[in-house]
Amino acid sequence: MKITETVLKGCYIFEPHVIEDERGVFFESFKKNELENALGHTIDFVQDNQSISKKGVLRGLHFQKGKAAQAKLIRVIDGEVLDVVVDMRTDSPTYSEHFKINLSGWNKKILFIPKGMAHGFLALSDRVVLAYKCDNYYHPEAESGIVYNDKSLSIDWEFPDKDLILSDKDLKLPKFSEL
Ligand SMILES: Cc1cn([C@H]2C[C@H](O)[C@@H](COP(=O)(O)OP(=O)(O)O[C@H]3O[C@H](C)C(=O)[C@H](O)[C@H]3O)O2)c(=O)[nH]c1=O
Repeated sequence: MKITETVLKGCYIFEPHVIEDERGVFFESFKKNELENALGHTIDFVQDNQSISKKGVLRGLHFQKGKAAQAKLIRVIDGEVLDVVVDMRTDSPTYSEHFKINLSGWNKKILFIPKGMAHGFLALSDRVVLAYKCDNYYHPEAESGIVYNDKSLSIDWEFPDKDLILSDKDLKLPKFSEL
């Protein structure tokens, strides 16, 4: 497993060791000890989520507030996304900065984002199956987010705005400065 820290401290990219044979492919997609060694602390995931999206769907940017904040381990099982993480940790040197990465069933890259991040992704392929682990349960009352096109964040989604598909909820999310 190759581990790379991103520009956002505590946010890591894991590239699993992929074993191929005449039947196909095998790889370990999560190993608690390897993740904890990279993080330098324990982590206990309590909920797995999965979403299926069509091309042009943009989910996010989401986070849960306060004690409900979630660290996430994100991977794409099938298809490809542009994944975006925004650093909301006020004490971080990269506060308000974002990191982008393409995650896909082909590159098998796995992204770990710590608590204090807003997360979103854009589906680039016709069908995307994205699965992620969370270290805190879903708390709808603690849900919040940042509108995807907040100019202060300068996120280039690399996709025609007219072709994006967002929920009404996501279109009404506040700007970073309004949080
Ligand atoms: C997140 C969540 C949602 N739901 C229900 C609430 C709605 O009835 C339905 C769809 O929820 P939502 O539109 O918030 O789903 P996404 O837009 O995929 O949200 C996710 O997308 C971004 C990229 C994330 O990183 C978050 O984990 C998560 O907010 O599932 C649940 O029952 N449990 C859950 O944990």
